[in-house]
Amino acid sequence: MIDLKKLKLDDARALLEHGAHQLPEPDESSQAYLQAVIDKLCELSQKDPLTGLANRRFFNNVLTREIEVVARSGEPALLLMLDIDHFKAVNDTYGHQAGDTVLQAVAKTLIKCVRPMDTVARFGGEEFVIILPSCQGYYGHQVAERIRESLSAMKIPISSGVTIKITISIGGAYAPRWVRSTPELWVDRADLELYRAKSEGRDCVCIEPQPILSVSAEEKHLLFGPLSLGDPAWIENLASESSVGSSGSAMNRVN
Ligand SMILES: Nc1nc2c(ncn2[C@@H]2O[C@H](COP(=O)(O)OP(=O)(O)OP(=O)(O)O)[C@@H](O)[C@H]2O)c(=O)[nH]1
Repeated sequence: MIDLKKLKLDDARALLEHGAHQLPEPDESSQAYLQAVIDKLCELSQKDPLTGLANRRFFNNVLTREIEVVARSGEPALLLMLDIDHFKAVNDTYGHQAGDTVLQAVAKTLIKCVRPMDTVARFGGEEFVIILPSCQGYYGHQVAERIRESLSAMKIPISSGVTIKITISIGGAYAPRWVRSTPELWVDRADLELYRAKSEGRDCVCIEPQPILSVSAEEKHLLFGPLSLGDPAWIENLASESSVGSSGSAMNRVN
């Protein structure tokens, strides 16, 4: 049996206190205290410290789960990748602190633009991602445009009397329905669209058209079994020649 009172939790406690996390009094119940430390550490491990948004690890978990849901339910889900335009110039002109303030303001606005069921995360640097489950084609473009407009309308105060404005480029791709795929391919397709938005002049939205697939009931049924080498199933890969959509992504049947 571990004597919980002898456990050394100084580093964990310091980490949590630094992040202003409230812990119960250690004397109350050692088990409750330890559980609270574990819960708070879990919470911390899923958040981006600067913006308070979900971090990349949390995003990857949601994305992996969502791609499975879409493959089996056929419900459309959209992944948006967002990148602040010319963000380096913000840092270079106003300083890194001002850049951080901009990232925090963008995060707050993103949360306001989406539904509670959507996941907004910081992907890294000045890049954000949003997963929109149950998102029909027409709605996806609307929501992405709403986000772009909301962000470009912001006046962000960075010091007394100084406000700045930013624009954002957005790329999006739908998870393939009734098809086994990987989170990496989904991210790659959204990233290609983001690249397109940047090269089309920035401050715009580019979303890959949803691939139209006809899949039989028997083929749908195959998606419910575990996939092992040699199993017949619909899979997505980027390298194939029988391309669907504009990004070079393709759906193949393998036997
Ligand atoms: N303030 C601040 N800056 C960051 C952070 N993470 C990354 N950056 C900066 O983000 C900038 C990204 O610059 P680039 O990749 O050149 O992109 P950009 O200037 O936005 O240009 P485009 O994306 O092509 O429109 C770099 O200057 C990084 O230092 C952060 O956490 N805080």
